[in-house]
Amino acid sequence: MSGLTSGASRSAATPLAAPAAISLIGVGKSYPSGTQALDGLDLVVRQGEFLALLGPSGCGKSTALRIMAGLAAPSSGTVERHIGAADGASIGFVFQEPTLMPWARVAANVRLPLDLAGVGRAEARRRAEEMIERVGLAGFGRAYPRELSGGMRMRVSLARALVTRPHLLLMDEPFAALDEITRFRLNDDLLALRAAFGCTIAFVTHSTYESVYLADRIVVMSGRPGRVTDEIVVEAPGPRTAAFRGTAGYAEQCRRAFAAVAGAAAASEPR
Ligand SMILES: Nc1ncnc2c1ncn2[C@@H]1O[C@H](COP(=O)(O)OP(=O)(O)OP(=O)(O)O)[C@@H](O)[C@H]1O
Repeated sequence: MSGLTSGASRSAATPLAAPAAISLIGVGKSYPSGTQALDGLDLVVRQGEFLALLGPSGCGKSTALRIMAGLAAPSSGTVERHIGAADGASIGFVFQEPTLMPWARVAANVRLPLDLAGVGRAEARRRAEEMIERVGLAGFGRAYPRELSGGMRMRVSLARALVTRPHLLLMDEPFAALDEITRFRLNDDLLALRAAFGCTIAFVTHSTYESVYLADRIVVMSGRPGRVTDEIVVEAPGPRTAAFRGTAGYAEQCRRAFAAVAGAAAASEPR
């Protein structure tokens, strides 16, 4: 891949005690349908960390992410942002579906946030082209989304989210629909991009394996209405590479993460 080095190390200064980038304090969310998705959620994403959110289906992980992004308002509680306003420039969002404009070429898709922010045409083109290269898609700027594989479309989505150089990147099961080899590659490339740009990441996944591979810290949420039930600080002595996946430490942490999610799911099953 051009522009990427695989197997980025865990930052030596993984900031477990770093100041908050964003705090949800006692956040509740009820939808007009009457569904209470969140209740009293206390969650801090620290500056510079890679936080994974794990929890049973429907526990409100996406809702929490959307509230962080400012895409949904909490029904109760407080959101404190220490990274600037939720104006789309300081926060990038990657959804499970790449959500690209099918009629526009890759370059135009990646450029979109810059166009919306009123960045000049030449500057926007230059920055988009650079980001396309950084995500490993050099030479594909003139392609249409339909001409790309699922993994490549997700790379476009990642480039679009990163093109504004956001302080906080929010990712909602971005690799869930991809085959395992592509997913592993994107995991490594995401770590390399994170090392290059130093952004804070909050990442929703259903995969305990993925969460342990990527995250500095895993927060486990209970079933609906969601709140935090567990936290795992991931220990990775060296670089996160295929070798890390083969270690006893990795297996043990996956087991712990799985047990925490299974416990959260069991506790929330209808009785
Ligand atoms: N716009 C909406 N209107 C009504 N209910 C919603 C809306 N969005 C989410 N919900 C409900 O809120 C609850 C939490 O949904 P959410 O998508 O946040 O959970 P999740 O943990 O991300 O789920 P999954 O892991 O299955 O993606 C679910 O019961 C869902 O049906």
